[in-house]
Amino acid sequence: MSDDTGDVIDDLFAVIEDRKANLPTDSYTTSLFTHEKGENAVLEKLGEETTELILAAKDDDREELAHESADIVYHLLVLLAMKDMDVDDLRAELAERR
Ligand SMILES: N=c1c2ncn([C@@H]3O[C@H](COP(=O)(O)OP(=O)(O)OP(=O)(O)O)[C@@H](O)[C@H]3O)c2ncn1[C@@H]1O[C@H](COP(=O)(O)O)[C@@H](O)[C@H]1O
Repeated sequence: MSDDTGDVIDDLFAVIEDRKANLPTDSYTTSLFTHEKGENAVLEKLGEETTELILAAKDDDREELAHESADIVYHLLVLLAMKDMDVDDLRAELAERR
């Protein structure tokens, strides 16, 4: 794996936290934080992306599987930020299971 993917999740979470703090316009992430549906907007997205992930898996479409996995991880990180959680909470939970 190349070095530029090493901290991609930390970097993405930092961008999400920045969007949450500053709410710039023309930002999809901002639109999730300010959506009239509240957290339901991101929850619905997670549901849709999970369905798409399942279909990609059933089709054995590895490229689509990677695409939908990335969509899910992004929306999951937005949800964690909405709940004032940190990506380290996810890491800690996974580490405890080792
Ligand atoms: N990783 C993501 C990311 N993943 C998914 N999405 C958005 O999530 C939405 C997914 O909804 P849809 O499934 O309806 O969109 P779609 O393109 O039809 O997707 P598929 O049906 O193909 O799965 C799209 O609008 C995507 O642009 C993302 N939007 C932003 N990011 C990251 O967040 C950063 C900040 O983005 P902004 O907040 O927009 O500046 C970006 O630089 C990226 O690094």
